[in-house]
Amino acid sequence: MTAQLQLRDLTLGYDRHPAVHHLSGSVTSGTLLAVVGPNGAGKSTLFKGIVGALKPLSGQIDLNGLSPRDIAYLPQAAEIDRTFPINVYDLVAMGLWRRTGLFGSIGKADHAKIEQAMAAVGLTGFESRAIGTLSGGQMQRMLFARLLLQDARLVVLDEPFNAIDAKTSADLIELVQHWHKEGRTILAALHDIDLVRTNFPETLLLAREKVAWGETGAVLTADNMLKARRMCEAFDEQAPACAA
Ligand SMILES: Nc1ncnc2c1ncn2[C@@H]1O[C@H](COP(=O)(O)OP(=O)(O)OP(=O)(O)O)[C@@H](O)[C@H]1O
Repeated sequence: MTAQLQLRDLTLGYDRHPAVHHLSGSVTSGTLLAVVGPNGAGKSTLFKGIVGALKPLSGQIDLNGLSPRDIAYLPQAAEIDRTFPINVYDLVAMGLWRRTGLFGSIGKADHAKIEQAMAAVGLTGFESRAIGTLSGGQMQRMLFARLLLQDARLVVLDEPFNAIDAKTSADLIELVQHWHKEGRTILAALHDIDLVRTNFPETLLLAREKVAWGETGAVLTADNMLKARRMCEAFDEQAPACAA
């Protein structure tokens, strides 16, 4: 089986302070992987490295021929500027920009695709709403519609179901399951352990370093969870870059 993603002794950080340490592992194409860990464990940092927003301090990320621009990435909700003056339709349409170009015109077929994506997330009728007027759940549905249009082999979701209502998360999990059935590779940072156990066959438990990586049931043991919490609590925020 081909690896869609390989991490080799990867260290990522900010201002030379490492946040993810010497992480190695491989994600087989078509895997549905949860990335779990306490606050500050390095989940978002890892994702920023994978999507090319943060350059590794050391080690490598191999995307098996994909360019970071080919990855569909959902950042944490807090990182999205809701005051940006754009309506729902235009934001969803941005999912097509890899194909149309940033200023390319959108044809009839593209309009149909945008409408389908809006319908798939239950947002038909919201086309002309300014994004700043949406609820948290509607915002997340809109961002999933944009991901749908990106039609990417690798999908990276940073806390996609945080602070949204149960109906919205159930609908969005269904979409994730659908992508999984289509053979896409999906990585999602999550805090809801029950949701991970029910929906994600494979898990990486992270606490700046890898605690465990493999079949979800074997990874999310009480011992491993405790170990992860202790490792995060013991971490020195001001530690300098180690001699890799
Ligand atoms: N832009 C930044 N500049 C400096 N340090 C940062 C920056 N972003 C994150 N960090 C630090 O890197 C470490 C890992 O943070 P990260 O956001 O990756 O963790 P996380 O597992 O996603 O946490 P959470 O579950 O709280 O979202 C933390 O100590 C954090 O303070």
